[in-house]
Amino acid sequence: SIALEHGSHRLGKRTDEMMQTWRNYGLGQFIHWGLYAIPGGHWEGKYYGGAAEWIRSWKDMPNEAYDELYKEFDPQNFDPRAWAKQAKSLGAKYMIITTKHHDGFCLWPSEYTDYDVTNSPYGKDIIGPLVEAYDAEGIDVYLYFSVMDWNHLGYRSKLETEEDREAYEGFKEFTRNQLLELLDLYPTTKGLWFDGTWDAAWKEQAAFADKLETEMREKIPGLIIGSRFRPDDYGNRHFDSNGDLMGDYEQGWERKLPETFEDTKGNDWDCVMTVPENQWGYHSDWRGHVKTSFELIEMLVKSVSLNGNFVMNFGPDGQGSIREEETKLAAEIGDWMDVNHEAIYGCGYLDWKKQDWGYYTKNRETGKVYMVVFNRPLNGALRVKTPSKIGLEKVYSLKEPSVTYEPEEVHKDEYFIHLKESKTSKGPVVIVIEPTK
Ligand SMILES: C#C[C@@H]1N[C@@H](C)[C@@H](O)[C@H]1O
Repeated sequence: SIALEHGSHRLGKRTDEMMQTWRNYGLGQFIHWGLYAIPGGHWEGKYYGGAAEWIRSWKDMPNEAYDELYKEFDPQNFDPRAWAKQAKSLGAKYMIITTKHHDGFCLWPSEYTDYDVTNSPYGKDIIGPLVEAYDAEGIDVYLYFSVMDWNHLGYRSKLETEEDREAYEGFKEFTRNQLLELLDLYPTTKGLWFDGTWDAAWKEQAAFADKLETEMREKIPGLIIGSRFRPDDYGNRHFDSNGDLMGDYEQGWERKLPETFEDTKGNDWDCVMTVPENQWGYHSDWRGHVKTSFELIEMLVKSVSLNGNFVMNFGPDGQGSIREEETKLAAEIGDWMDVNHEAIYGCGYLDWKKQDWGYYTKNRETGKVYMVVFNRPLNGALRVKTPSKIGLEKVYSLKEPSVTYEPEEVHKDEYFIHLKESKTSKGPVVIVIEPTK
């Protein structure tokens, strides 16, 4: 193996309580909110087809015009308690909020820049009330932080000249100051979700990032930081030059999902997912495919079945309202979670042979197995192939436990479970197996 000073610092999974809690979340809520919500994907009457939170990089939008938007930020509809209540009814166990996206505008009162909410007409901290409201609902809060910062004069995507390097030293100090400031201001934060760390300049900062990650972990013991923060000695990210995972879980599944358990390399991971194809910040004109609640529920169940967490994105508008499409989805998914959350919370991968009808999840504590059925076979018979010597004595409907099943053994250790569930159920039905040795 390659000698590394700043590669992965731990082989295997974290087993402490904070990480176990993270592992058992199942469902999270991402919130992308900032100045980009004001133009909402349009500028001077023109439609911008890219991701709304990247509109500053659009050739038709002058940077100067974007950088003036903070003078319009006055979200009078912002109601953190309402957002937290909605997240509770969705069934989210944690929430990740953009404290600062690539544009550099800070949703908290930062001592280290004037480009923050206190200098907008709104004038007040956004992050604090959100942390408070979500803590009150028992939903853990994680802070999204973009290292890439288009507003800071010392930011560089690459370091080519001596001047670049000098400027970047100031930017690194600024970045460290803001991160330690966030942890001081919001000490109930359970973790940080880093982004904007793909630049060549940042990939040269293995030692700096390593030291800073250690400092942050010392400030809040147990802090959870994914694989997208640190580069290793050779600029490799997510996995170091020996192929070992950086950070506490893999943060590479953005708008995509692993297909098989092998794809996850046996690591913890999260999938962060947009409702449209590629809109994180508010865009007033969603085009292309917008996911239904059934699609999102399937992504959630698939994530949990492969030991991951699924994080659904919300992009509030420029006035601080959650758009109606997201409210509708939150209600539909929440209704399904009300009945079926036992198959999600505290569950993970089961090594039984994957079947076409859907996914298995297994509760890590009770050992109960959940069959989440998305594709009803025409003959209504769900095939189950168990490792030998496992019996299926107790099988019943999660929604109506009085509806029990007697599996028909069709081959050795292979059974048919004949569906009795009414076809009217909204979303996938769940059948519980209490396997006995
Ligand atoms: C690219 C990119 C960024 N990563 C996602 C999580 C969003 O923040 C998007 O802007």
